[in-house]
Amino acid sequence: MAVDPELHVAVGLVRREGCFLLGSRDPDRPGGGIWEFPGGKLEAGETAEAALHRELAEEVGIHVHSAHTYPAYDHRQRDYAVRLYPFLVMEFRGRPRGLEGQAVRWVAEAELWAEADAMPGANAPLLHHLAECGLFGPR
Ligand SMILES: Nc1nc2c([nH]c(=O)n2[C@@H]2O[C@H](COP(=O)(O)OP(=O)(O)OP(=O)(O)O)[C@@H](O)[C@H]2O)c(=O)[nH]1
Ligand SMILES: [Mg+2]
Repeated sequence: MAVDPELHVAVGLVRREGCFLLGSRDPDRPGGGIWEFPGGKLEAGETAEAALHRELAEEVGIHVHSAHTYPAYDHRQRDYAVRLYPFLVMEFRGRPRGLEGQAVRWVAEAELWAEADAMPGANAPLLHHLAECGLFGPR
């Protein structure tokens, strides 16, 4: 049975020269210290795309010019369910930097699969989902 997750999250795959942007989670927050794609929770009444624009400006200081929308991906594990709204961002303004004190780094597409093991549990299946959608090649 499909469960509608209460957690709806816009996730930005910001790509530049074949690399993707990662940010580290605030060490004081749940799941702190791990690497993730910039993004965050949709606010009430907000579209996923609006949340993407807002979160990427707030977290890494970039202004998204255009983003390609990929189908949402639902992930559940035990008592945790999240709906991820992935976007490929290739046109943006600004130099990405951690505006919330977090580290940021670029990783090559080929390294993303290995990196996923150190990301939130939803991210490895999310990457497979995006590969099936053609965002990048299979593992
Ligand atoms: N940003 C981000 N969140 C992810 C990813 N994968 C994933 O499962 N999530 C989950 O999405 C949820 C919300 O993300 P978030 O903590 O960035 O939300 P937010 O920016 O709105 O934070 P806030 O609580 O300070 O407002 C977390 O439970 C996080 O584990 C990812 O790659 N990037
Ligand atoms: Mg966030």
